[in-house]
Amino acid sequence: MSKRTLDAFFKPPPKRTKEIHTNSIDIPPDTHPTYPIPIAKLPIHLTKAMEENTPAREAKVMNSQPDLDCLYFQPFIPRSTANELFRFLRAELPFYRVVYFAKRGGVDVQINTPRFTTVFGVDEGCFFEDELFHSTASASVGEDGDGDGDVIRHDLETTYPVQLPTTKQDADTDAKTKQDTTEALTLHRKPNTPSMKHKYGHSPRPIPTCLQHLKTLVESATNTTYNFVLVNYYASGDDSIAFHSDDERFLGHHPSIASLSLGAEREFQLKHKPPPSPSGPGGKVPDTLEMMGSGQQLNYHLRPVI
Ligand SMILES: O=C(O)CCC(=O)C(=O)O
Ligand SMILES: [Fe+2]
Repeated sequence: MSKRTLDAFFKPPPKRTKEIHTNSIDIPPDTHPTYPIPIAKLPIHLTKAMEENTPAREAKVMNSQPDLDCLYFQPFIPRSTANELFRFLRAELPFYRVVYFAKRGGVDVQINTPRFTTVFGVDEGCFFEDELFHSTASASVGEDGDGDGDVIRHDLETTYPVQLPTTKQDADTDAKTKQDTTEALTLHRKPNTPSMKHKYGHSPRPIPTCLQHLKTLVESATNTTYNFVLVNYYASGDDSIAFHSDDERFLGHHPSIASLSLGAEREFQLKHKPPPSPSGPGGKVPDTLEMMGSGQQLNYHLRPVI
């Protein structure tokens, strides 16, 4: 199977650094039946740079607001290493966009999540290969978190994630052609299948070595263990995530979430719920790590459009 990743969707395709190629060449990639493509391991020099220099700063404890329980590392990974890691992950991970249906005023409305995503670990959200054609469960990732009727867009022939626009102009063209292409390219969860919101009924996708490595660094810095890795890619200022809490029941009672930002500056806001009054830190800086503890039950967070 020839390899195709998010980078293949960029015009012109970003040049990958020689370092990644030369260092990765002798290290076999991770493969798994649930992966649509082999996933490269981190080049040795990058692994070493991360190990030696992370965390780059001590954590700040952020607990000045009610129910705020947050550690903030800024930076977590030094900028040049973080930038290389960002390019590596963007080039190597099999991203897709989640499309799902939610009831709005009793009517099923299609929601196109405005970001690229990929998940590994304990999650029911991915249907690759044959499973795609018989899917009975849904992704947990949704703007309203209800997990019902989720759809992942794939090319039906190749099962690769579908090409998505990365520029405003492409987005406009895509919007015009969406009506024609959606039917051919999306895979719908059958109506009336029971919601999988509170259980996970599918084989976990193993966490690939490159993310496992990152997870280990985050675990030792935060003195916590994690069982799931979700990577979001915000391809432009139009991509975002709405206010939500990562409080699905299958995550446990007080899930700890670590959020690592790489690449460009994007605001990360927290607010208490309810009443919805803006509060807490508004971290803007890339290469940072935020670890939120028991606050999931009590706080929302988002990345706004810019
Ligand atoms: O971009 C981020 O750091 C937030 C992502 C997020 O909150 C989520 O996917 O649940
Ligand atoms: Fe979240």
